[in-house]
Amino acid sequence: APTATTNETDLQYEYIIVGSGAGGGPLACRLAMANHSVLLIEAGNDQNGNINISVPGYQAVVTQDPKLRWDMFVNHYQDQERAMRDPKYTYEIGPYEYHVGPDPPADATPLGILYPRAQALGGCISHNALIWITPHASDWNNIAQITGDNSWVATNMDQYLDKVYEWLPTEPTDPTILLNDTMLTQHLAGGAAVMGVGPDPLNAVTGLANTLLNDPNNRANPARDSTQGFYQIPLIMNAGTRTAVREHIQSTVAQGYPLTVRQNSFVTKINFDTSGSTPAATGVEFLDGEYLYRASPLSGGTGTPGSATASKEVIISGGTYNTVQLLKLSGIGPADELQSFNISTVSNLPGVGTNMQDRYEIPVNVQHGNDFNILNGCTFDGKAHDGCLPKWENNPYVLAQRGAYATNGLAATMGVNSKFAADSDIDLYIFGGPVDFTGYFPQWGDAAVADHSHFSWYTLKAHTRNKAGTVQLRSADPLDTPLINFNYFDTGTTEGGADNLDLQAMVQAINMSREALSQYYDYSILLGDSFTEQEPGPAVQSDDDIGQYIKDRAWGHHASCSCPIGADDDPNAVLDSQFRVRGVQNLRVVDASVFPAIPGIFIQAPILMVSEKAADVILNG
Ligand SMILES: Cc1cc2nc3c(=O)[nH]c(=O)nc-3n(C[C@H](O)[C@H](O)[C@H](O)COP(=O)(O)OP(=O)(O)OC[C@H]3O[C@@H](n4cnc5c(N)ncnc54)[C@H](O)[C@@H]3O)c2cc1C
Repeated sequence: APTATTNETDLQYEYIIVGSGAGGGPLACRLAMANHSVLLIEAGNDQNGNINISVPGYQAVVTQDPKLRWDMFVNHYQDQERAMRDPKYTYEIGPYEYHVGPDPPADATPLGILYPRAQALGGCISHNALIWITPHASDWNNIAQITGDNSWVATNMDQYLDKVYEWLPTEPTDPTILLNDTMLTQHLAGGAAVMGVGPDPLNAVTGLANTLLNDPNNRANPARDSTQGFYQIPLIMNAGTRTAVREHIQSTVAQGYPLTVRQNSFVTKINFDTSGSTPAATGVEFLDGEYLYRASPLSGGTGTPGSATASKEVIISGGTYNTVQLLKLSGIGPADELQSFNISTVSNLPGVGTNMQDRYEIPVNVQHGNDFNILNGCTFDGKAHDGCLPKWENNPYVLAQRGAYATNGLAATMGVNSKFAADSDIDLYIFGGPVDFTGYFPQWGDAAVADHSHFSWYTLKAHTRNKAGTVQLRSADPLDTPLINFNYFDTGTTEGGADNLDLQAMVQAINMSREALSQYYDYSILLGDSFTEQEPGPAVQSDDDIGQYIKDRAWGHHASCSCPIGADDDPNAVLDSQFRVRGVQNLRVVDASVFPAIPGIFIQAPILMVSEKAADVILNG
């Protein structure tokens, strides 16, 4: 493998970065490219040659792959009776064996809702759904306003997007792959019609092809953030192969920069020199070994202890859950919580593990009598009988020829500024795709593609107002998972009717999804057959009933904001505007947890931009 590893035990570097995902990976590369010696420590490994990662069409099945998956379970509601109204609610019936939904066996242990995470080179970027949507200007201007640090204004942040594009390829699904399936075309034309850009039925195929040229990230449009429409979806891929942080790290190592990647190594503690007036981070303790964290279905080992020192800085990029856990285990967090686990406090920061946000997501799913022919032969499992894999493998350079696996299956979206948005920014994306997607539960990926006759309009609500999520220690054992509570809707932020505004935007999205399904029939010239709605189902019609369906079943997958940047006088601010952990020296956090408010519509783009900004701040002050 091109990724350098080392098994030395006397490890001294200028910078140590924990976690090689969206936050840590690009930062490690930039520091090394500036000729600083960098140790990048990653719990997972390189997974070189694992096609589950590289085939975009495997974006669901890759989250089930035991070689990189971490099964984290979260609570949407602390009232368990209420939480169990969600048919995705999961129980443990044996080690890494699960029962999903009502009527669990008597001795089953309630777990909550699955929240997929990856341990791998590239972190969750190596198993995510590839969707590339850049943030809104307001996301950055908000940070500048809160902190008074004008380097965060959107016009300045744009340079970091350029930096990301130096190494990140993005491209939309080739429209011809979609348009070969006329039933799919018929659905997408229905969605475009809701947004006022429905093609003439007689020219539905070519008309839709033109619509799909709309780039939702178009930087040439000054009103881009608030321009509603029907859009193509750019993906982090190169000619139909997932290409992102993992490849960037590999190529930085291969070019000979002083970047050392220590894979299969789990950091358990940050070390501090407490002899001065302010504690200073000096390095980390780790356990070497594959699959040590108990979220991994392959866990069981205890690992070999080791440590490394950083002459300049330690940077934590473990992600929204793990960064919080590691900070707390190292004495940084709310003093009372630390005390209850006999952890001595290094910096009493009550905000660590609070303020957590996510989006809300919800589908409308229908089933046809006929199959979508784009999926003919696709088994989505990479086995010998997978009829769609050879087409992807045998046409490596021509996107249009690679077929259904050269897309994540969610190729187009309505972009909507809902009636309940706080400002003019787009706050709803409503995607259409030939899948049966109802959210995350064990083996959700198999269920999503178990047949080829389902279609979903699936909504993602951006700029959600709920900030009531928490990450708390379960125990002082670093290999245990933390306790994660999102406190959804009325159990979370309710100030100014916040919960209801988010809910009503979601109700609007379900109504628009249904409108798209009814517009489908205006394009019957394309000969798609009729369908039956399965979720929410014909019985769920009133806004109240739709609202209850949303409260019971919504989910999220952009957890963030659990170690927020904030103003100097904000007692809950964990970081200053330069990513520095308050109350200590030589320690920063750079990942999804740093945002004071959840940014944009999708989160990997803002995290990668933050990673590039952090490199600039560290290198140039
Ligand atoms: C199923 C799914 C689909 C998604 N799809 C999209 C999408 O289409 N578009 C989008 O924009 N976003 C998507 N996301 C979200 C996005 O991928 C994540 O938000 C993003 O990767 C988070 O970046 P991060 O750097 O905070 O953490 P991560 O990417 O999770 O990286 C953290 C890394 O740190 C490592 N680590 C953690 N703790 C330790 C430790 N103690 N020691 C050593 N290593 C450690 C982990 O192994 C991991 O590799 C998706 C997420 C999921 C779960």
